[in-house]
Amino acid sequence: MTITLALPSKGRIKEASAALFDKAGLSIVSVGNDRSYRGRIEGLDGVEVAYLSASEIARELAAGTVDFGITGEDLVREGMSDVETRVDFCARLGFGAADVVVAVPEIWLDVETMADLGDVAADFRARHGRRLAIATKYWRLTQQFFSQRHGIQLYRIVESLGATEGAPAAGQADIIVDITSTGATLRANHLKVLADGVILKSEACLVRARKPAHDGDARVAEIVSRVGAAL
Ligand SMILES: Nc1ncnc2c1ncn2[C@@H]1O[C@H](COP(=O)(O)OP(=O)(O)OP(=O)(O)O)[C@@H](O)[C@H]1O
Ligand SMILES: O=P(O)(O)OC[C@H]1O[C@H](OP(=O)(O)OP(=O)(O)O)[C@H](O)[C@@H]1O
Repeated sequence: MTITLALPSKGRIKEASAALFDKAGLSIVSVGNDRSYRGRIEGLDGVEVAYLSASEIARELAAGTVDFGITGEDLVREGMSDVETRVDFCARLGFGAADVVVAVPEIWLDVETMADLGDVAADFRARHGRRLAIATKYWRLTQQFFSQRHGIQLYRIVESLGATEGAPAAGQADIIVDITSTGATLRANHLKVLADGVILKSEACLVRARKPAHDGDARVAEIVSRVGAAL
């Protein structure tokens, strides 16, 4: 059985992932020509490298079509249920850090916590004739945090695929759940993060899709230990 390892082909975490693999002594040789999206690892037979985007890697880990991937924890947790039983977060890699947060308009002066937001959500229909609308692309993380963690049930998710921070000003939603790193985009859009509104502190991780065949496989152990030693 070939072990497939998916690395980011583009985007924010591509360069740091490649540098980490170099440091771990896992040098990748491209198969075919230089622009190939497939590779292998020198000195480690039976391991194939596939280059995919960060969100594709999360999807393939969920489907179990790759054995390992480097991608953001946020994308992995958003992409599957029962995450702990289906994947193993082997290592946190120290780059690609970003928080998934609940942010509300700065002018909501009396809303500082999730409990305050729960009160707003409960009164929303009576006041505005509709449910509180949350713009996000993280619908699973949002539902887990609002419904399961905070017992807030009265809201509606508005799927947002880009420029989520602009949704409240544009009238498409009341609040947002999105990723932030420096906070500049939130500030520019006059949004504030609730005091207990950090849903997830994400970073890039080495993630393994749990498979029975991995038990006792030396290649699997080697990849985990070499990456761990390079951190
Ligand atoms: N400022 C940021 N904004 C968005 N994502 C960030 C930021 N900082 C770190 N990340 C992380 O980077 C990862 C996504 O990387 P990136 O946006 O480069 O992917 P991508 O190549 O565009 O993937 P795809 O096209 O599949 O969405 C996520 O896990 C996210 O948490
Ligand atoms: O806290 P900050 O440092 O401002 O970063 C957060 C912003 O950066 C990302 O957007 P980006 O414009 O990079 O595009 P993307 O959504 O396509 O990744 C992300 O979606 C946030 O909007």
